[in-house]
Amino acid sequence: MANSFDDLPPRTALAGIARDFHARGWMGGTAGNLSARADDAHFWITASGLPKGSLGEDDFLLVRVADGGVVERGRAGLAPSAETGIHAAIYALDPQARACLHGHTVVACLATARLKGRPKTLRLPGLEMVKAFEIWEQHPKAELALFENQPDVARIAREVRSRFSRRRPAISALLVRDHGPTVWGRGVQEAYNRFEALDFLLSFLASR
Ligand SMILES: CSCCC(=O)C(=O)COP(=O)(O)O
Ligand SMILES: [Zn+2]
Repeated sequence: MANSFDDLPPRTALAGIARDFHARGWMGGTAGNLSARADDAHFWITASGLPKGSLGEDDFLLVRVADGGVVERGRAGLAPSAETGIHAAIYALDPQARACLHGHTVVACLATARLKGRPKTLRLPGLEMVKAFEIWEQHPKAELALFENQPDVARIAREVRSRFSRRRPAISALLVRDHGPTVWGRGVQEAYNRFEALDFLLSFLASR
């Protein structure tokens, strides 16, 4: 048994995370998509529309960071995740990002349910858990980037590129309202740890 997802080949690690997230209710009903860099110019991403609790290593596609174009399919007939453009935007903007995890969590939807208007950020609670995002202040004012959900994912991806290229996000995560969080890290394990930490912080907000 590996101690860290980083000790596993990327597709093995992502399939393991998908099983874990599915068991926790974060990837129900085919929701969510996971990716990890293969090299600076490419990343592996889950195929679209598959039940994420039972992925095999051939359920991934290799795509380009530059334009999300498919380079290799694990098996015939697979299409890349509908949200590949959001992953590509993150890898293009952050050379340190090596894994990117998106799930649909109830608490993420609840945390923004009472917000008025269309704020661009959500203030996270100043709890110890923000240290998962390398925020070390005693009373941190950590802002999570918020995006409106849209049926056209390419528009969300363009908005992510446009906003993050103007200003790098303080937290290595974003939340699409009424949809779910996407979290990235310098390795698969760090992205996984951060996803759990964000869930903790959003659970706190949702329960207030
Ligand atoms: C019920 S899932 C709707 C699509 C979505 O938001 C998602 O995360 C899964 O899409 P994919 O194409 O990656 O399977
Ligand atoms: Zn989604």
